[in-house]
Amino acid sequence: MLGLAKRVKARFLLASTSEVYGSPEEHPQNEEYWGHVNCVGPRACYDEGKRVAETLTYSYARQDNVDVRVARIFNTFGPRMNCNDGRVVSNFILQALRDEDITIYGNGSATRSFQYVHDLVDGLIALMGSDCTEPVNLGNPQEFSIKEFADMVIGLVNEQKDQPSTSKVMYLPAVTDDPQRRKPDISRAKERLRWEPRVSVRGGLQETSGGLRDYS
Ligand SMILES: O=c1ccn([C@@H]2O[C@H](COP(=O)(O)OP(=O)(O)O[C@H]3OC[C@@H](O)[C@H](O)[C@H]3O)[C@@H](O)[C@H]2O)c(=O)[nH]1
Repeated sequence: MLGLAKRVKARFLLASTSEVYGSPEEHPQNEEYWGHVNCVGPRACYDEGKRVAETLTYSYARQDNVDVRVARIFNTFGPRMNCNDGRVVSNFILQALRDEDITIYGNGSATRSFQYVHDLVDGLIALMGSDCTEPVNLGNPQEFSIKEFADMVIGLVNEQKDQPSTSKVMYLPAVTDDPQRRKPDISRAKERLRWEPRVSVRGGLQETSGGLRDYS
């Protein structure tokens, strides 16, 4: 793709990820942070794959003047997301809708920041229209522990169901190398793109769980 962008002189967008920060030792994470990744761990293929994608992108930018934009995308959700993607948002909503146990990996103290898909799309459009060639975090800085998030999802689903959900929280073994904290510093996006998230996590979850009802 980078070779193609070079040939046709296209602006190139890399959809990178917060995973490039690995299990961060700095909090929140800004774009200057180099990350903390176990290169031989079970998550390494994804983390290192995305990191080398960034490396190649900036190599083409330096050597061949390819016009690049790099978005580091934090956990994103929204209507019509794949209900089987295994991520926490779809898992918890479906489990609550189906009265199944809510599966928390570890003790529920790990944190994540969730962004609604419309905000992400606005951010990507703003990035592509900007002169910002450095990596930019796109995420919602509102941070939840996974236990807090489980409680919020159960509460929201209960508002939508005829009968309250009977789901209980079940604690399963922690996932190896699961990052314990993750929250974007979005100063650069605010300053350079004039962008920040507008949809609350709660509002976005209401839209998403409405859509996932068809799969319950
Ligand atoms: O059923 C579940 C699913 C997940 N989790 C936990 O919830 C947290 C979030 O896990 P997710 O699988 O949703 O995803 P992550 O936040 O780790 O990464 C995600 O967001 C950033 C993107 O760049 C990645 O591509 C995406 O996988 C983790 O601590 C995970 O262990 C549960 O406790 N239970």
